[in-house]
Amino acid sequence: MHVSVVGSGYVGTTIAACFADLGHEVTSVDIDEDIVAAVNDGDAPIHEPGLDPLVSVYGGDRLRATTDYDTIRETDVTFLALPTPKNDDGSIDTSIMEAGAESVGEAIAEKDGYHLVVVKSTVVPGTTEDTLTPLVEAASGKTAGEDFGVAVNPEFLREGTAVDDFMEPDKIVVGTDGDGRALDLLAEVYEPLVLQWDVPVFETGPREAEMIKYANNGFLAAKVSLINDIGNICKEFGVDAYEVAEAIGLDDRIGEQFLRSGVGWGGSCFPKDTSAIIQHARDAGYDPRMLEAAVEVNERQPERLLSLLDEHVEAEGDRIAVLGLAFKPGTDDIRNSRAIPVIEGLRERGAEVVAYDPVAAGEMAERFPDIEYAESAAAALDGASGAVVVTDWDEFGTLDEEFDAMEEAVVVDGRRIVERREGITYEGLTW
Ligand SMILES: NC(=O)C1=CN([C@@H]2O[C@H](COP(=O)(O)OP(=O)(O)OC[C@H]3O[C@@H](n4cnc5c(N)ncnc54)[C@H](O)[C@@H]3O)[C@@H](O)[C@H]2O)C=CC1
Ligand SMILES: O=C(O)[C@H]1O[C@H](OP(=O)(O)OP(=O)(O)OC[C@H]2O[C@@H](n3ccc(=O)[nH]c3=O)[C@H](O)[C@@H]2O)[C@H](O)[C@@H](O)[C@@H]1O
Repeated sequence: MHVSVVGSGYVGTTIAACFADLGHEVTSVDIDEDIVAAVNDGDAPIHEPGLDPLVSVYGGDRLRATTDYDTIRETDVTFLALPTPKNDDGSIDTSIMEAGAESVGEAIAEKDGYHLVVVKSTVVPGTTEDTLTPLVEAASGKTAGEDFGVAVNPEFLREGTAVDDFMEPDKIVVGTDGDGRALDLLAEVYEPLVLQWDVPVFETGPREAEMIKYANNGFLAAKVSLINDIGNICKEFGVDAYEVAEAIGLDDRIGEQFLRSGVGWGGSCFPKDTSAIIQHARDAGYDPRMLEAAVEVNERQPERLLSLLDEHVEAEGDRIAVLGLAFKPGTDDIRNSRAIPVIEGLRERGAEVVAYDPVAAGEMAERFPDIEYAESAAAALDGASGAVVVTDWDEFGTLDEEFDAMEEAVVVDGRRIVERREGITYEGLTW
């Protein structure tokens, strides 16, 4: 099957490379010429474990990238994996999706035969039916459900484990208005996965599919905020929130995942998706109190981390090490990383900030060009009067004598990764 993927970012590149690996011919369309050149040269444009090997095998071969939308006419199905950022008021900004839908419409205007357009991006309920489908219709002069089909197929992969998550998903959600051709084409696209892993395919309507994505992310974000809330209580009473989490996680109704309390959730999706669905609900007249509280708890965690540092260190004029800049390990993505409010808070206190991350320092240097970036955790800790741990990179778990080179070995751990030991003044955020 010939598949096209519009947008070659975290999701687009991952799914394009994986589709190629599943045996499909793939055309990837992006407006960024550097990204297109990288993919054709066999280089993944983003840092994602397992992606480089796939792009190096298929890039420029079974996976071809281009800036030319017209190429999608030659394909059977087009996945839209374009960004859906937020507006200043927190609501979803669908303008890039709208532009993409129009371009796809123009491209298939001349096509004979059926084409399937699949909304992979995260969009609030109603977006596909009310906005995107009419735009494809207007630009193509064709009728949805007759000349072309539209499906909503949200993506649940996580950064850092994107390839594995995509290749072995818990579920595949397909939202259509019952168009059999759309369902058949998507079944063919995903057949290798479904057969290999016996993946449940959840068929539903387009709005339901859109909402499932927000419910999934909202639930997970709220789960982390709830364990953070519980963790903050634990800290007040000298209780170890990780022991509490381990025990409650044994209850199948709770489950052991997403119970790691600490400095909170960041990334490109939980923050923008909770915000978008909250705003969408408010616009409809409903005040989503639980999700609002999840966001509020999350916003407070970085300041709680810094308050713990304040208890031990006068940050003003002191060298303070920030360990970890990516929003989670395994990625160079710093979007909404908790490191951002932490660095801001340290600078407000007049600290001399020295930061280290194995892969994300370059990204953070664009945001904070005037702080120091160390080549290693050891170099960041050397001479520092305090250290805060923001990302749970494995390598931080092996740090030991590096702390002895600190001016004062004060460590505030926001991710439960550093080993507590004698000689270190150690504060866990929720333990
Ligand atoms: N990042 C993630 O882990 C996940 C993201 N999602 C959703 O997937 C969507 C895409 O997210 P990301 O891949 O993170 O975005 P991204 O920002 O990493 O990548 C978007 C790509 O689209 C390209 N682009 C922008 N405008 C374009 C246009 N008009 N035509 C063609 N290409 C264009 C950009 O150059 C960029 O390469 C969002 O809706 C997001 O919420 C869903 C699941 C996971
Ligand atoms: O829509 C999306 O983009 C994606 O958002 C999340 O994936 P992602 O943001 O890549 O990463 P997660 O592993 O979910 O972590 C998100 C944040 O929560 C934090 N987190 C996670 C788990 C936990 O127990 N504690 C915790 O603080 C992480 O450190 C990170 O900052 C979802 O897990 C994916 O299913 C979804 O597809």
